[in-house]
Amino acid sequence: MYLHGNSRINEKGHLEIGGCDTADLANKFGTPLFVYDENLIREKSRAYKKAFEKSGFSYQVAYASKAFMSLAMCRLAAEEGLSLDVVSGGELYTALKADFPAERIHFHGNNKTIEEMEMALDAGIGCFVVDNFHELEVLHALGQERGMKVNILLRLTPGVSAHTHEYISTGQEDSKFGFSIHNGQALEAIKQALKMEFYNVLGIHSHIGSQIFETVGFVEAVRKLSDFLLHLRDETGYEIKVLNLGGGFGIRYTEEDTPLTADQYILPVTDEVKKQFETAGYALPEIWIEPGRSIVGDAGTTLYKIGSVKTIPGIRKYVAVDGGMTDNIRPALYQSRYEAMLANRAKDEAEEVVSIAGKCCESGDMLIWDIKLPTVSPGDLLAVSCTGAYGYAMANNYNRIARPAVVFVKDGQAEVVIARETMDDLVKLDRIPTNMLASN
Ligand SMILES: Cc1ncc(COP(=O)(O)O)c(C=O)c1O
Ligand SMILES: N[C@@H](CCCC[NH3+])C(=O)O
Repeated sequence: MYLHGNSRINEKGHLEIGGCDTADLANKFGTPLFVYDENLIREKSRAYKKAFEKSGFSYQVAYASKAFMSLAMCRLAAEEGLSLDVVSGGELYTALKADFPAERIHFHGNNKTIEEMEMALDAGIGCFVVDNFHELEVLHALGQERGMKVNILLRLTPGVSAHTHEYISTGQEDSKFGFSIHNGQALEAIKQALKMEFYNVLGIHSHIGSQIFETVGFVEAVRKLSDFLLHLRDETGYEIKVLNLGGGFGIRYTEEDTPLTADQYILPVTDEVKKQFETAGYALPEIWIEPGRSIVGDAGTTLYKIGSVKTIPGIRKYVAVDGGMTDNIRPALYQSRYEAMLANRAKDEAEEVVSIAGKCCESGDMLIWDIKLPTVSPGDLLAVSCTGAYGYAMANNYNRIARPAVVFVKDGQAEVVIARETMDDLVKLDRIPTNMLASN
């Protein structure tokens, strides 16, 4: 397993993260356990900001909170001077509860409800990313009711394919998100928005997909967006102030993944913006990005306890852990691949190929197929790396399995940032109908 950030193997042969021995963490906090290397999250955040400083552009780096959202994460993002991309009332609520500066919150989503929009307007968020004609009407009416001008970006689909899994590719023409440039709806939407009194149209947004390893897709998007913007200027005289290029920067889950550095992702894209805009005599916009996975992904590791081990002679050895698709649905959903190690015997030689199964009543609940590990015993501790993005965030209670705890580790200190769900939590929302109560 690749050791990310502040991880190492210590003298006891245990995996250590942020100065904390993972065997101690498992004993103290139980398993499954999400362990986040706090300093690595901070480093990743700073790397994007440094890249923009080099580019000379004004910018905002908005952490896409869908990747991992919690009060502590919002506090960290605020401390690092990040903005925040939220996509639901729940994410917005969490951000506000954490006292995240409302003016640095951007609200996304292809079907924001009226209640969600009202909540965001009342909180005074920085901007809405308007996704469709319905929202364009409804949000404007809400702004009008309040007599306030609402800051908006319009989300456009530039018609660029991001070369990633189709479920996480969003910039192509056939997408549930945004206004298509190709079919003319983008132009129509912006013209409409510019005429609407209670809108302040800051600019445009495009997000081409997720877990992307090249800059070609982003550069191609910039070209298409620039062409579009020149056409828009010809027709309306309007120039954008903000160009939001979304997120999607890839991370290393396995050795097959070859992510770029923040500089390598950002600078070719800002160069292209400069080239396109300067050639056209267009004032340089502020550039915003929305990284999620690449801020928190490789900072997260999941610790599991190994339980049953089943050998099917001549076929396969299943090693089952005390979590699975309830805390990491990505292998089942996207056939995502992960690396792992025995955290309590990290120096032992890997000698057999096994497959890591979850504990759900579902054959597809497999975390890793065919991984070489030392011969495992029940009670061993398995660490799966790079689970920081879309792991806890997509966790669920299938089979009424309680969601794990989350700890942040740093300089040898560990602190719970999300408590482990309890059995009582699992029935907390249940109600017994009165007729059944009576029959008791
Ligand atoms: C609009 C938008 N912005 C940002 C992100 C974050 O993407 P990532 O986690 O790949 O950086 C996503 C998710 O793909 C998204 O849909
Ligand atoms: N949840 C997805 C990515 C979707 C990102 C949000 N648009 C993943 O785990 O890779």
